[in-house]
Amino acid sequence: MISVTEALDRIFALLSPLGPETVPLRHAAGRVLAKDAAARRDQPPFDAAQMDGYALRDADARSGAALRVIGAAAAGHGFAGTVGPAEAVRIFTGAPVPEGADRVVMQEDVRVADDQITVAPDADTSRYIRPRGGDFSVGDRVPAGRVLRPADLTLLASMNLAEVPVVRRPVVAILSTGDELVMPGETPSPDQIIASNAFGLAALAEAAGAAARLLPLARDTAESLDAGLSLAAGADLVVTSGGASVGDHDILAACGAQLGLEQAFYKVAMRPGKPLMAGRMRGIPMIGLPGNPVSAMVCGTVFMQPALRHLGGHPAAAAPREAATLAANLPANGPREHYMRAMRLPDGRVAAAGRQDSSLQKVLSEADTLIVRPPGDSARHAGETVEIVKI
Ligand SMILES: Nc1nc2c(c(=O)[nH]1)N[C@H]1C(S)=C(S)[C@@H](COP(=O)(O)OP(=O)(O)OC[C@H]3O[C@@H](n4cnc5c(N)ncnc54)[C@H](O)[C@@H]3O)O[C@H]1N2
Ligand code: MOO
Repeated sequence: MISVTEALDRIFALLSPLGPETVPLRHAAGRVLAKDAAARRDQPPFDAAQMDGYALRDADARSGAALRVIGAAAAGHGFAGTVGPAEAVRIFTGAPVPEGADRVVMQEDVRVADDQITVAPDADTSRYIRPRGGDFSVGDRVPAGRVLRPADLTLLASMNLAEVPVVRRPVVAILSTGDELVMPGETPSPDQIIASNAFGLAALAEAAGAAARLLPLARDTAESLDAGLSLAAGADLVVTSGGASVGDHDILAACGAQLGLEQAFYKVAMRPGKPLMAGRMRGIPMIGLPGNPVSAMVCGTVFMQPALRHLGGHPAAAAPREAATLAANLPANGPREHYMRAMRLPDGRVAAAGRQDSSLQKVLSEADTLIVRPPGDSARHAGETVEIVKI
């Protein structure tokens, strides 16, 4: 069996980041910029007042003489004339500084009498002018590959870019398999259960920036699986759940090649998630998840989300790990990398759940952390540091 790292590398090797699409800025948050975006204007586009006050000649500010106010400039309404000696223009923050003026004196530092002002002798000496292009100039770039954060959207808008090229959002087709499955809201027969995996997987996919398509449930026959897989055409990734193990009804494992699967690997040294497979199904990258709900969700976190992020233009990177302190002892680990369901305590320490069976959806729902135990890890004691993945 291959390691988790090896499996993830082989999955990344099946994928290339998708091509660009143009989206309105309003829908660009969290997307990856596909090409450099270049400013179409200078910001500010003119020398702009930084304070409410008076625009005048610096030399006049120091003389203490009375200056005549010859007009006003507000944001969006410049003053068309020129400020000459012994003159001033009433100005407001954001307004273009008029020709001739090279300083703005704050109104707090000015005495006003009719249309005359006098600058106080102890006036603040700053010029309070934001120079044209002081923020950015025409041609300044936001580089391709940038994950667009709120502040980037502000910048791109200010650059006068109404739309931006971003890496296309991956589409993942999710196919749940199993004769025992019915959809939530239906009435199961006594030997049936509710198909739950696809709902968690779709949410994981969306959290990784993808669009999820839930395909109709497939039954444990090659024909049904074949029909289900044909509905995945056009997706960027196919994710199946169930039928991955060695039982007589585990059709995907038994008939994968017959259904069009070129397998990249089958089985990973991890727990839960051992019967994971990946490859290309009819040319589309595919990840075959085990049916046990916790296995499906853990593999969704460890493999599907990084795969979707990479398709969406992010670097090929594993789910981020952090260090945390154990709140209680843990027994030695076996030969597979173990992703233990755990809770973070208010003080930041982590405690593994008492029951780790891969079918327990309530335990997973109550967990907010996976403690990652390396293969063969020795017993760990409270107070020791372990690696975690937040979920
Ligand atoms: N002899 C062996 N048996 C099993 C092995 C093994 O190595 N040798 N591996 C076990 C492990 S580990 C896992 S994980 C499971 C995974 O098997 P499959 O991927 O074939 O999954 P299924 O048999 O289809 O289902 C397992 C379990 O999960 C339930 N299930 C399936 N799909 C859904 C769904 N969409 N929503 C909710 N629950 C689902 C299903 O009813 C089963 O209870 O195999 C072990 N066996
Ligand atoms: O790996 Mo299975 O996923 O242990 O239950």
